Amino acid sequence: MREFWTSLASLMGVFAFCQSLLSIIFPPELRFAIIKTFTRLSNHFSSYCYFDITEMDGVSTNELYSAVQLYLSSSASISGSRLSLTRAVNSSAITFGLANNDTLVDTFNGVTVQWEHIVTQRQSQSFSWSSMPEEKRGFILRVKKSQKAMILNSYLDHITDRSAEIRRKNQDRYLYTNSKGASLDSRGHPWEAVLFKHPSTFETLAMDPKKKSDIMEDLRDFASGKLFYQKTGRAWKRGYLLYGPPGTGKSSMIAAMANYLGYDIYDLELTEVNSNSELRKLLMKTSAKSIIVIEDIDCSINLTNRKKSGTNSRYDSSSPSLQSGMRGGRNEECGNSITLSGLLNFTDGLWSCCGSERIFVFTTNHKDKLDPALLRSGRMDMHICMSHCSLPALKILMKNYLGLEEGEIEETVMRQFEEVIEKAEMTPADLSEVLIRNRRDKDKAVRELLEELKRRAVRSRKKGMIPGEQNSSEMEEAVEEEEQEKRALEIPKAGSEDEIIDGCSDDNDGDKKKN
Ligand SMILES: Nc1ncnc2c1ncn2[C@@H]1O[C@H](COP(=O)(O)OP(=O)(O)OP(=O)(O)O)[C@@H](O)[C@H]1O
Ligand SMILES: [Mg+2]
Repeated sequence: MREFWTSLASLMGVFAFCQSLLSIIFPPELRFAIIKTFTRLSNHFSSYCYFDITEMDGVSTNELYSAVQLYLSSSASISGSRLSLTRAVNSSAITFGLANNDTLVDTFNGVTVQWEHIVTQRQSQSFSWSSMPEEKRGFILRVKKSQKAMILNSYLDHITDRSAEIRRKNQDRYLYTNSKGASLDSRGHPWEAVLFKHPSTFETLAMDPKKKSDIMEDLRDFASGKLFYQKTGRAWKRGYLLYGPPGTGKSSMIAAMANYLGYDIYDLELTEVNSNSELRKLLMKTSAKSIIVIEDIDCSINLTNRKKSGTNSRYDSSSPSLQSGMRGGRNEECGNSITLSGLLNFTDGLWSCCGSERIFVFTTNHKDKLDPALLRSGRMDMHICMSHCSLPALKILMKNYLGLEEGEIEETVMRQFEEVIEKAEMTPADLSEVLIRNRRDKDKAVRELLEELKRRAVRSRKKGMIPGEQNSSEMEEAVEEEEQEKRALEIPKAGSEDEIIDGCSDDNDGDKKKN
């Protein structure tokens, strides 16, 4: 080892001597020409070519440098032995990158390339108009000459796209609201933003696994469908209608969608918007890669009626809003001139192409009350029924709240759950309450859950509302009664008149209307 260091030191000494000799013998211009020729010659015989991507391009920053840095921080195909870890300001994600003066290898379309990160000290400048970083940083990309064209055509594009995606995912997402109508803030924005940190994900969402994976697949196809939408001449947008009784996870689903795609959410409060033109302004100020949500679309517009009745909008059955009969008409009684056609113009008409990659989600407890125009194919691409808790959904809840896997629950108990779960017609929200209450004692939680389900199943049977046994009006009455009970707890003295909730039973639930 000692010999190695001695010979290395002597080699460096020789190199330094040659350099100083060169600088003594030749003037600087000639010296520069000799080095250049030498480099050219060696490049000519080398089978590689090199690309420099420096951090600064003159005095401005080179965006490609940060794109490469971000890309290298996440590429699964990358192999390297030494990586540096970083966390950007305002980001919740930790990324890894190439340590200074280190190399790593990446593979793209079967081609292997090498990246080297070079950091050198910048020579101090006596005077500069702009402050430059003290270190000079850059990436050197080494590629086989034969693959140069491919790298220039597709690899760098791939890096730019991937880094944009990573940047979006790493950044915190925002929930925007138009609580002040369409009035603009000091920066000219009509939306107020808050950080969006909802923990709901598709993993935590309790619903039929097949339906869940269909939705996830649909979202993935949408997000990666730029070329498809271009090719087919369609605006790059997608509409989802989520319907079902309260507490079945419609809002949780929206949060899961946003978390899954890394999109922002615009929660559009239609009652705060006075006209179609205001609506247009608001929607034009939404960004791409976002989910525009209108909750409880069936009771979103008739503000005056709602105010008069003094009831909670969600449950106010007197609100005709976007229901049949209001289509395209001016809601003059309450001075609100938003029309369904105004809204549809945005989701479906010419305005729908303003801003790409946007998802519209409408939610309702009463799909049957919606104007058929809203349900027409092409408007809401997918109709998703969020229904009462099924056995697979119950298993997910038990896993989430108690950490219980399927095999850990006794078979006899599981069979009892299976027997009562459909008959009980409980929502995931109802069941979550029982689980939260007893989360410290798993056995007790399972026992109580079963008891509660049995109790509800018996109650349903007594009311003669087990699906298929009685007619729908009896069923509706019973559900209405149940809802009134629930709301009496939620909104004291609201005196709300409840609407019938169909529990999705009238709909065929594959009810996907994919286009
Ligand atoms: N499918 C579900 N999976 C997991 N948790 C759920 C689900 N449905 C409801 N919950 C739980 O119940 C709570 C209420 O659910 P959520 O607000 O999503 O229901 P909703 O369908 O939007 O109700 P509403 O019609 O009243 O708006 C959530 O915070 C969540 O904890
Ligand atoms: Mg909701």
